[in-house]
Amino acid sequence: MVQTDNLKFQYKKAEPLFHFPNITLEEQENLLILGKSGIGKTTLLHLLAGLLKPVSGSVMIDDVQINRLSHSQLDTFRGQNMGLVFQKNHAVRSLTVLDNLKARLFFSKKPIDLAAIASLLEQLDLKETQKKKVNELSEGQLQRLGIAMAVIHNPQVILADEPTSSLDDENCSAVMQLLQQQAEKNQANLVVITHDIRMKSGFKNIITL
Ligand SMILES: Nc1ncnc2c1ncn2[C@@H]1O[C@H](COP(=O)(O)OP(=O)(O)OP(=O)(O)O)[C@@H](O)[C@H]1O
Repeated sequence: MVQTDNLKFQYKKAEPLFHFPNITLEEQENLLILGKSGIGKTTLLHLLAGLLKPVSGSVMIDDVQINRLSHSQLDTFRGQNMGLVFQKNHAVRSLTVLDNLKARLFFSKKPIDLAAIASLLEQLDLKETQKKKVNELSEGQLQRLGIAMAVIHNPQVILADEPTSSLDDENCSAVMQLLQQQAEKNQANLVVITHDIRMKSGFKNIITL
């Protein structure tokens, strides 16, 4: 469950004040957030992830009001309950795909379940790459690894920042399907922000900022 109420944010005193529309997502509901460049999409996603603190208002993830957590509580909460997908993934380039996924589980304080890793790699067509170092992967493989890293610890919320904007139509729909499948499998909420209107067809809930 994701719920925001009267969320306001300002980078600095002299900067504009963002006032975001309220969001309510029940279990397993997904949301697409659209809007032109500079309107505040990434800012909103970072507020949902607890990477930024609102000036006022609240962000609830399940029963936890995350904007009231301390930095260290937030790090733990995010590590265990959230999966973040960025345009460029943050895997450690000198480690193998497998070791990156194991490290992700370790830092989430979740058991290192090799069967679950193998199954996810299979689903994301990354099985052949598991012993490869990240710096040896293709762009498409890197993108799919970003999704694997975001979901391996079974997060309750998956937040994706422009996951498809640099992709052709075929890869755009493949990435969208993968994100939705993983959200469904984990019974998680999926929130995607983008200016890529091709994604509209895959979502019932859409907010335009
Ligand atoms: N750290 C920051 N300090 C001050 N202003 C910022 C900061 N980050 C973003 N902004 C400003 O806040 C506004 C919203 O930025 P944001 O990145 O949320 O927009 P966006 O809708 O995601 O844009 P895009 O689609 O181009 O990525 C922009 O005007 C941007 O310049």
